[in-house]
Amino acid sequence: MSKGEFDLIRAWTSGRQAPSLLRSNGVVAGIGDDAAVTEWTPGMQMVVTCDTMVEEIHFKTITMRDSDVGFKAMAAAVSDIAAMGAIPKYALISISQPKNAKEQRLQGIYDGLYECADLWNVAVIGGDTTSSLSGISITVTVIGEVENGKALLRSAAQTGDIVFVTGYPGCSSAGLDLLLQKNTPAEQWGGFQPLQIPLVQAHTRPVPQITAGRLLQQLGSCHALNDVSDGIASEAWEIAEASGRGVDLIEDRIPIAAELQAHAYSVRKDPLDFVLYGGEDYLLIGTMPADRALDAQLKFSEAGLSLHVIGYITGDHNGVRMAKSDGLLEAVPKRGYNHFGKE
Ligand SMILES: Nc1ncnc2c1ncn2[C@@H]1O[C@H](COP(=O)(O)OP(=O)(O)O)[C@@H](O)[C@H]1O
Ligand SMILES: Cc1ncc(C[n+]2csc(CCOP(=O)(O)OP(=O)(O)O)c2C)c(N)n1
Ligand SMILES: [Mg+2]
Ligand SMILES: [Mg+2]
Ligand SMILES: [Mg+2]
Repeated sequence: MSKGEFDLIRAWTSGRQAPSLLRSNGVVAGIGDDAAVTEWTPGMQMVVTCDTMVEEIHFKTITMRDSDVGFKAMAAAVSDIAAMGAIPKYALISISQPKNAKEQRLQGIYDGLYECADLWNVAVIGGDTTSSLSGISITVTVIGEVENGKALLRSAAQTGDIVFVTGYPGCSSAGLDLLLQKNTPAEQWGGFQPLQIPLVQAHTRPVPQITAGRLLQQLGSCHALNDVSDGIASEAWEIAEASGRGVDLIEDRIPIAAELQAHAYSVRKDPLDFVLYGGEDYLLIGTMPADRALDAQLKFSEAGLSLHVIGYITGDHNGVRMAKSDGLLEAVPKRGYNHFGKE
């Protein structure tokens, strides 16, 4: 590595965002001082989150191009702000990279980070850079805001609520399956069938559900909300446990994308395995009173978004069950992506 730390940071970040974006977000001092300084909005509360992506765990050169890695690192962190019904405003990016990392890789990662940040009006205001023994690791911290007392918590589900999801879950992990099957560097992919491309895109370029999260917050009817990073089963369990209620999912109501159906058929798996235990969809799963669902669906469709009712909240138990097509009620195991478990 020929350049020093400060030259690198300057090369990755300088002049990357429009001064108007920084100004409209109230950035007083951004990258370059000991810490960033920003204005604050009266009547709003701060919402803060961070997520990390580690080479070989969250991405490999055969699954994602460098710009995809950056885009997804920002999208995954912003997704947790969406899951609170909040507006993302600022991001800080911490990078660890091996001493011999190719400069071009980090440039690509920053291209993706800024592409996503610009799409969602997030001002990048700082970060940290260190060396690592092996592999690249990226942590994105996002700071946002929400109207006082109006954050949407996963503990707020009520008996009699329906459970919804804001899109077609399971596609990201089916895309990962395809990319791992291909086993060639991501730069040289090509050759995916038309039905496979949306799955690969769901994995490499997830769309954070900020618009959906804000709409849900503004409707005033949404109770619990969570984003889907570890699979529907895991997120439903989190809502059930935090709310002290049961989640009953209805198999026939779970939206299965045609592309997912086709992939599951070709690998002889149940598409529900991808939906329940796959993860990295970054959709929103939440609850609202049953009699508010139709209005919410209308508002979503007016905004070009989708809201699928997939189950309901019950006071009868404390876990997650699935009403199968044949009428049987089955327990859904608390399984999903687990960094330290066997699954
Ligand atoms: N190392 C840590 N130290 C303190 N809090 C943590 C740590 N890791 C995760 N958390 C907190 O635990 C909660 C769950 O984390 P996580 O499962 O990563 O959330 P999500 O899936 O929404 O990204 C969050 O409130 C997060 O801030
Ligand atoms: C090469 C590779 N193998 C496996 C996966 C699958 N995977 C890695 S982490 C993860 C779960 C989501 O990540 P996590 O850090 O748990 O996100 P959080 O819940 O904190 O938002 C999944 C499904 C992947 N993306 N890439
Ligand atoms: Mg996390
Ligand atoms: Mg989350
Ligand atoms: Mg997360």
